[in-house]
Amino acid sequence: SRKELSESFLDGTSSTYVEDMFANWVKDPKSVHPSWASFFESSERGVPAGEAFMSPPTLGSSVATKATPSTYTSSGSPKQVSDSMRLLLLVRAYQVRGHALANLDPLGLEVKEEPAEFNPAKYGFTEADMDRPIFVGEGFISGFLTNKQPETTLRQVLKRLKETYCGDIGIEYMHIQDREMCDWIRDKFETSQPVEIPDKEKIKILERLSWADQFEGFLGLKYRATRRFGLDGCESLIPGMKAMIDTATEDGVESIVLGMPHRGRLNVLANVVRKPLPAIFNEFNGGVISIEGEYSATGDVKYHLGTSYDRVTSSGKKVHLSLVANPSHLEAVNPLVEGKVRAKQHYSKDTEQKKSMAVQLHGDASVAGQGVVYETLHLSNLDNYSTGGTVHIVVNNQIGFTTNPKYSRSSKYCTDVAKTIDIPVFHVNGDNVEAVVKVCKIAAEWRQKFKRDVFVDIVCYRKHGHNETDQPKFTQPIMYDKIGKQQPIIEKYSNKLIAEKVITQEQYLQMKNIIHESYEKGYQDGMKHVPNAEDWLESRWEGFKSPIELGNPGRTGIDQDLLQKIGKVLYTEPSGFEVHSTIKRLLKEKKDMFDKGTGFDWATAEALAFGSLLLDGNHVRLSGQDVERGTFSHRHAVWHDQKTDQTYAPLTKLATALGKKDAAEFVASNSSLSEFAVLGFELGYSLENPDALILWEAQFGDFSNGAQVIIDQFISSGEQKWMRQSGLTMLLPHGYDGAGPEHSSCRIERYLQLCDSDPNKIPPKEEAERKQSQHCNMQVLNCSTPVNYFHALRRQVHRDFRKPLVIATPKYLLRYEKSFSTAKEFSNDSFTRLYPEAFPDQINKPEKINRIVFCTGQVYYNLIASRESNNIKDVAIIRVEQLHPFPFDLVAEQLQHYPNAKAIWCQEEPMNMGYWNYIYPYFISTFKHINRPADITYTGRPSSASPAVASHTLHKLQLENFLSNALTGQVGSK
Ligand SMILES: Cc1ncc(C[n+]2csc(CCOP(=O)(O)OP(=O)(O)O)c2C)c(N)n1
Ligand SMILES: [Mg+2]
Repeated sequence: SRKELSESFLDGTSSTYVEDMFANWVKDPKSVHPSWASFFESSERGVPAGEAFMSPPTLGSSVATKATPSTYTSSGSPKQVSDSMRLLLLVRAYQVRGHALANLDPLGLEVKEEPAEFNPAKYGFTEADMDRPIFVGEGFISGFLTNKQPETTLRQVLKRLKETYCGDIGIEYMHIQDREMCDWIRDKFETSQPVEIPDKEKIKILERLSWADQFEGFLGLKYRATRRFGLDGCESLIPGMKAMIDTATEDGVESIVLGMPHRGRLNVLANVVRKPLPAIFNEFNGGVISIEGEYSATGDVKYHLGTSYDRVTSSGKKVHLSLVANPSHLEAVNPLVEGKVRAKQHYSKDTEQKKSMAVQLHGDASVAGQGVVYETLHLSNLDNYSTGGTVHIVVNNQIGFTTNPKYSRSSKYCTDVAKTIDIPVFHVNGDNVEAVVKVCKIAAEWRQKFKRDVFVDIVCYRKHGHNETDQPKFTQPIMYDKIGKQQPIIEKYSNKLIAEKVITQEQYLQMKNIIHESYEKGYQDGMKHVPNAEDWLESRWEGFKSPIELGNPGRTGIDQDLLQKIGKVLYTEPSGFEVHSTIKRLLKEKKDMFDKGTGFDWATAEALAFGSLLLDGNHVRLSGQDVERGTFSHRHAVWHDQKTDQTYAPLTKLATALGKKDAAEFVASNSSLSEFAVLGFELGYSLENPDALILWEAQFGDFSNGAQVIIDQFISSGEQKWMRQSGLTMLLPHGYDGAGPEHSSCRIERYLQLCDSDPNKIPPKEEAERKQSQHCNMQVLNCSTPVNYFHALRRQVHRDFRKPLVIATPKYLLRYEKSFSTAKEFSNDSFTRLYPEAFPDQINKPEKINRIVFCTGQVYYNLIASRESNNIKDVAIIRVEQLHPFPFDLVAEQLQHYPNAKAIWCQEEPMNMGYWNYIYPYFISTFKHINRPADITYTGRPSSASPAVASHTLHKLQLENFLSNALTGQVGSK
């Protein structure tokens, strides 16, 4: 019956065109394609179906769509039509779920049950139907099932379905919402004959497989006790990847950025990226690039290092391959890879995203377990984050360290996360290297055609333990019994080609020997190889200084004329564009600001920094949650027409308005609600080209802890490990305003704890600033004025080296007029690391100052207000704007300027948080340096587990307490 047919059809499938049609048909037969509706109507009315029936609206095959109604339409009997229909349902079942029965596991450990919907009986077929002719017409299935004959048998159909969908490749694609995409994939697999691979191609596969296989064997022999996280058991990855790269390159890809974990990394480096063998073997011999001294670069283990090389493909095309360095943290590199590719596309104006491509490798346990995979996948189709599709390859060895899949995921496939973004997954038996190559090629074609991600899941095994020195039988005795008996992939494939007479035994042995000799030569040369210690910067970074060559600080001030010109663009409403009434008011205020030359707020200062950099030709990219408007409604970098919702970003109009054709592009982009992936993405973006200001803003500073891995493993330590510089800037809204435990603190103490300077090493005064900032791992600031924020941003780019920058940014100061700056200050030379007392005329002479209160950030304004209202004259208030690197020279100057004063540190954060624990040893060593008794007193909120109190009243009480302590309270030791 119609209902049964429909139900059986829907069983185990997801919503696509045909299911919808069936579902609709159950409700209303007329709502579906007229030909189907009329068939059912007619047959229900007893009218011979052939008179009304046209071939069904195809499942979308490009061939079938164009096909004219079959000759059968006018002559088919209801029985024949019913045969076709039922057959269609059976075909559909295999298209949707054939992968469930596919022979994916080389170990064959999994016991498979045939899905119920594969049973022909479910569609009313019996054994008697197996060999009788069944009509399939000229439609889309006929080419595939019958080699274009109109008739077939059920037995033949089942054979072809099993060959196509249940062989060594299992395809998941019917979940994809787009018909064209589904049909494209189907056309790739539903061929009328199994596709034959030319002999030449087979030999190439064998050769690539041999390189991969012998690499592991060679290392195993030479470095028996060394961990290499070998690819043994998944050697087919190498021919697969190479075929994928060849295909992509043929289709226009010129540059590939690779992200991958430990497994098989050395093999990929040697055989895919073609890192010279002597360099690889040298690393095994203990050669690491490292520099110890004032500046240290201490390197990383060999299976984490990145590299990049130009490679010529087998057809002679050139492709640049870069492998991004990564920490042990699995999958954490994913967003960096995407950011780097996006940056490549941006700088090379690859708007079609055809020339640069990302490739990500994963392990089965990590791809399922690590949330950053999901976060990164969700960037894949967003306007300012898409890279036009990433090819993902999973080395699915069915184990994660000692844990079986059953305990490491709740889904059937480790790749199931892919289905959340509507992309295909090709599962393939890793022992069938030809099948691996086939799906890898299709994956590359798919990426180039649809600009969407794709997954290849190579189901394989891990020959040894987690590393080569590990004993796997402690935990997987049965699996490893089986693995012990497994015939190596290379043996299987070489035997196959020898049996097929594609190659002779002698030729194969010859091939093996040549490969062995190459490895042996690489090994010998590796003994003499000297690693390149100057390998700091990639090509775009030429001219930038490594930390051991001192650079020059650039000028960050801008001329008043330029400031006014940028201002005009910032406050001018475009004609025919209806801005919101509040923004209208803000623009008027902004114009007044520029006319009067005073009252420059934070948003304007930031826009001036961005605008002036753009005009200098420096790309500016600001990304994060709601950054376009700004969480605090202060930035308004993008306006929305109130009638049409069209957008207008004033900074994108600078170039035209000022007639500067070479101005760079401004991007402010609201991101997805992720910190880990988005910060990683921006970091990757920043690695590509130094001539840009790349910023990530946290919605509130506290949320940055969701990106902790990026901060710990990359931003704070990346340069020391991998000798790659980044000028990434992190904006972290921070400040206590009584809003409760969340949103008060960006946990600045965490960043300060990651800073690498030695408090006891005070550099000579004349080179303090330069040397410190070049040698340190990152800078941490809390600026108290908009203009200093402006200089800090421009300084990031106006330098001949790059350093990550973390800024605790304001919230209430955004609208606090007393913090605002004057136009003239924007022409000052540079960033101010420390502000001395701002009102020396209103307090005693320096000798009569009894205490100097050091502070940073917004609490300064509380201190000033309190000093004023209490008419205190014997206290000087100093702002440390740059916390790291610590301005020893300027702090010393201040201490010496007030010879009779006691030092106080005042902060609004609890004692165990904020700056205190960081700042204390730096102050102590500064005191010692100037031969003064070391003494500094803490004032601030009491130690606390939670960053801030919930009660506004208590918040104010705490504030009053510590302000009075700072200005008049007892002074003593820590
Ligand atoms: C985030 C993270 N957690 C834990 C580890 C420790 N670890 C290293 S490899 C590994 C197993 C990974 O399994 P899988 O992803 O399947 O890769 P395989 O080693 O099997 O190739 C684990 C847990 C890690 N490196 N990173
Ligand atoms: Mg694994």
